Amino acid sequence: MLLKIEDEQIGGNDKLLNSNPIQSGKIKEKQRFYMDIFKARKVSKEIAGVKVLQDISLCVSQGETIAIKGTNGSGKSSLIKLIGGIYEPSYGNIERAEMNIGYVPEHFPENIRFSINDYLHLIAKISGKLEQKINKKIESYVDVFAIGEFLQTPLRKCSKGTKQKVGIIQALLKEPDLILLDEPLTGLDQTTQSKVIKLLQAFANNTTIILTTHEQVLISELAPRIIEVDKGKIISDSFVEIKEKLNIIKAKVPQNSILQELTFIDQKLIEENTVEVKVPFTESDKVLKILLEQGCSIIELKEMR
Ligand SMILES: Nc1ncnc2c1ncn2[C@@H]1O[C@H](COP(=O)(O)OP(=O)(O)OP(=O)(O)O)[C@@H](O)[C@H]1O
Repeated sequence: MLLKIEDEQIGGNDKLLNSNPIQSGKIKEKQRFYMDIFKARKVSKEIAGVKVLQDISLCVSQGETIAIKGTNGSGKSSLIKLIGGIYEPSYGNIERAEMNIGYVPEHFPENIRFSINDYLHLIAKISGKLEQKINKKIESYVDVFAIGEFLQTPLRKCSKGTKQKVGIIQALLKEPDLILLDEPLTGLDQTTQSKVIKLLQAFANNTTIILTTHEQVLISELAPRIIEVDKGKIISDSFVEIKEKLNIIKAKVPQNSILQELTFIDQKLIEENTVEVKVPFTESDKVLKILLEQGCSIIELKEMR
């Protein structure tokens, strides 16, 4: 069951809950449709006598993308584990919605004997996914992450980066409502990092994403809400505007009349038979396909914010 946002519930004294613009009414549209999936009030977590989290008050709404940052040992992983239910509070109160959670741990387990292929199929099976659908999904992730040649390799023999890729794939395969990622870019090369960001941007449209990171690129590309922790406490919780990334496509059109068929695209004729099209990054592939189908040839493709 999801927890419903009710103004009375979150109004009042709790400064941190009210600092969330979604709930404080600054983002009215979102408030109308979004529900809380996690609420913590004055939560502390003690492990073996150590307070790893202290006095945590936090509210997460469905559909948010949140980055948790902080120095080493500040409590980022502990907070993500608290949100996901791996940790339960020692003190304070928690409410969690029932959710299908995909979790990418900071360190992938070292001693898994299964091959990548068997492991991913097993995870999918445990999550109750249909065999046929899942085969296609696994194939496409294997392709995106370029791990085809290691499919039959036992996981414990794979490189750190390959294990990290498998860690991400197993979480996404579950088609989760909530994706928790603990430092997901660690150990990945630049190309794979960009692919992970792109994948998460696609998931962010209809999935709640919470990640811990030291990488500014992940924060600026993905997370409008940034929580900072220090010594197990939340020391700031703020929102930034993420400017949508656009792709600018320049294309030669066989004849100008084609442009009348493309009125739904932001386009202008810059020379005879040459059009410039601005599209949101996530729509770019679709628009490129349409242009090519109309017989256009692509001259240039560049990104801008
Ligand atoms: N299971 C545990 N037992 C004892 N102490 C723990 C445990 N888990 C975390 N801690 C302690 O809690 C503090 C926060 O750890 P946590 O892993 O949450 O930090 P982090 O911000 O994720 O660190 P890093 O950036 O280095 O991964 C650290 O001092 C750590 O030693």
